[in-house]
Amino acid sequence: MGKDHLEEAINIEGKALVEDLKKYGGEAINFPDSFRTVALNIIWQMVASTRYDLRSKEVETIYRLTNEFRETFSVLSLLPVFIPALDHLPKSVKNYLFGDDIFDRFVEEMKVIVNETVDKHLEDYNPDNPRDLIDEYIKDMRASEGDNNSLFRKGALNQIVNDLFGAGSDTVSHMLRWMAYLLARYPEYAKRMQQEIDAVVPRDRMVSLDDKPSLPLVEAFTVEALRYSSMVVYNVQRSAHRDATIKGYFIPKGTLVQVANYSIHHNPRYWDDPHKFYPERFLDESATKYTAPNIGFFAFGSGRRQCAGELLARMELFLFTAAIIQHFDVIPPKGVVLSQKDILNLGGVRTPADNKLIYRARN
Ligand code: HEM
Repeated sequence: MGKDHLEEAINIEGKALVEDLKKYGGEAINFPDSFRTVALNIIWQMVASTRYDLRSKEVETIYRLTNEFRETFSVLSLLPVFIPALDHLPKSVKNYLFGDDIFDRFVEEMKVIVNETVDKHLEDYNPDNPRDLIDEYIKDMRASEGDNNSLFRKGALNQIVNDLFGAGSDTVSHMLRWMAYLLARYPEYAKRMQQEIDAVVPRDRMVSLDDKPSLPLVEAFTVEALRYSSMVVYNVQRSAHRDATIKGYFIPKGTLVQVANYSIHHNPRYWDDPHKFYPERFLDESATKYTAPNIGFFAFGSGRRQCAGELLARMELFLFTAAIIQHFDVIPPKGVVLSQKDILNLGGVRTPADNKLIYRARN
């Protein structure tokens, strides 16, 4: 899928999201499942040409599994990664302490879903009409048949599909929760962004990526949301491939190292008043131009293994957030005051607790 096709797909989901939120008629609701399904639809269309209706029951198994996994997974669950000896504890103890059984069940049930999707593609595969990433991979698998050194294998394909699903849908949907929460918590920014959008985009047209230069505050708001939320609290672990000394600390070869994204994003060395939600930090002095951070921003990691979906994620966050702002006032129910206390750390994912919010359609 090229950039234009992706934008088109995101806008179709954006419109569906707006329609879905309108159906609640201004009732106070928890973060809706459509936040998850729009994100899932984008990745699943690229990978498997599949799109779900935003109220489809078919996705419930996936959501139940991810919920169970997130609710059980805690910082404790990471201990065996850093202290491998803990892996030798009896299974029952590991289940109790680290939630290993829930994790295993999650992996097994996801394997079934992914396997079914890949098998169906293998059955329907037509070399003259590759539909998606799975078909493109099957093409390479077929081309390298008989080559024992080929890396194109069904097991690897299943793993790629599984990884893209995990990396590409849960992340964006948690950021959509953040966007709704921040819009409700900081209505003054919501109002200013509505004015910004209304000045350049008629209400009957969705915001497009071409509008970005005219919507600096919307872009600054989404990037500040990534920094402030530090939704991915710690980065993926790395293993030192040689002995190294960093700032006087000796790190022997093979040591597992994990960067704490949250700490970088809240370090006063890089950010003024780091605990303040302040989108203006990404605007120039005249407040008319977005300025990208050049140091201390780690939301998508760094280096060779930096997030492979960063461009897609930025497109989704900008367009989905703009769609919500353009069509709704997101407000807490009467008497509810949102605060820092509403934030949870669900196994390394910082996310707002299930807050009831009102999505009031704008006239
Ligand atoms: C707001 C959304 C997202 C955030 C905050 C995010 C963040 C991250 C982070 C922190 C990493 C680890 C990078 C590192 O190790 O240095 C990562 C890896 C990755 N992300 Fe994302 N991500 C997002 C969305 C996506 C999307 C939509 C995709 C879909 C294609 C995606 C695909 C991946 C993949 C494949 C990796 C592993 C890269 C590798 O190990 O080479 N991500 N992401």
